[in-house]
Amino acid sequence: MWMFSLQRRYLHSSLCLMKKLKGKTPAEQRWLRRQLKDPYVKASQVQNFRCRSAFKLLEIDDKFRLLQPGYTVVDCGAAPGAWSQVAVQRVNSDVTDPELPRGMVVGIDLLNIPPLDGAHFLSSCDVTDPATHAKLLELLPHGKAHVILSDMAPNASGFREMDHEKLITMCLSLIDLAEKILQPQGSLLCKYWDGILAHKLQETLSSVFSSVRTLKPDSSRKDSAERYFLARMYRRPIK
Ligand SMILES: C[S@@+](CC[C@H](N)C(=O)[O-])C[C@H]1O[C@@H](n2cnc3c(N)ncnc32)[C@H](O)[C@@H]1O
Repeated sequence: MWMFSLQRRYLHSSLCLMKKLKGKTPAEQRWLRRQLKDPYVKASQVQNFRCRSAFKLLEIDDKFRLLQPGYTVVDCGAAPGAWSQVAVQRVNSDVTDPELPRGMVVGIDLLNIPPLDGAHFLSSCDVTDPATHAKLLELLPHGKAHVILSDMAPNASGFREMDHEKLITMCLSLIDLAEKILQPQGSLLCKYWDGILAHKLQETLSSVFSSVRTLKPDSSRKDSAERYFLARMYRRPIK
């Protein structure tokens, strides 16, 4: 009997998969199959996160305690908003204790970011643009943040070296942003794609942060060049 029900369930899920794959290009089919098998995609649906990337930040924050109650956090490349969801939870995690200050999360993206309780979003804004920096300075308490997060990524062209260079340039621009808005001793977490210029980014970060480490969370796909730099204890550059 159980064998029959197992066979029926298998047949049902195979039929659903065939329906979803119908009319898709081979590349889209590969992507869809991978999404359907991915435990983090399933977990993000169960836990109501906007995408699987939430688990990368959760993993990093569980280990390094980056997001403290009361902190102000700027989330660069925030759409669709999963990292902001995690940040809102963590900086306000003791809402039951009126003594603890509430935190603030500001997300920025070139795209539209659907609204989220507890977060302020700057949609259709470029993180590298000084006009966005000016908007941030107005929004942040005393114009300062404790943490800058960046999961920004350019649209991948398929040319690995070119995409790598583009993302490194975007990460380097975060150092200008840090100079304007990051508190002394503040932290920066930024995604990059590994490649020949990664050491240059690491060196530049090391010139203004006392500690810089490379991270590859378990939830980051093994076959991806994605890595994160966690830079802590910001000190203003000497000019
Ligand atoms: C991988 S997604 C971020 C996912 C997000 N961390 C989350 O958890 O929902 C990368 C985002 O970076 C954004 N992006 C790329 N370049 C940007 C820029 N110059 N300024 C702002 N956002 C940018 C893209 O529009 C895209 O939404």
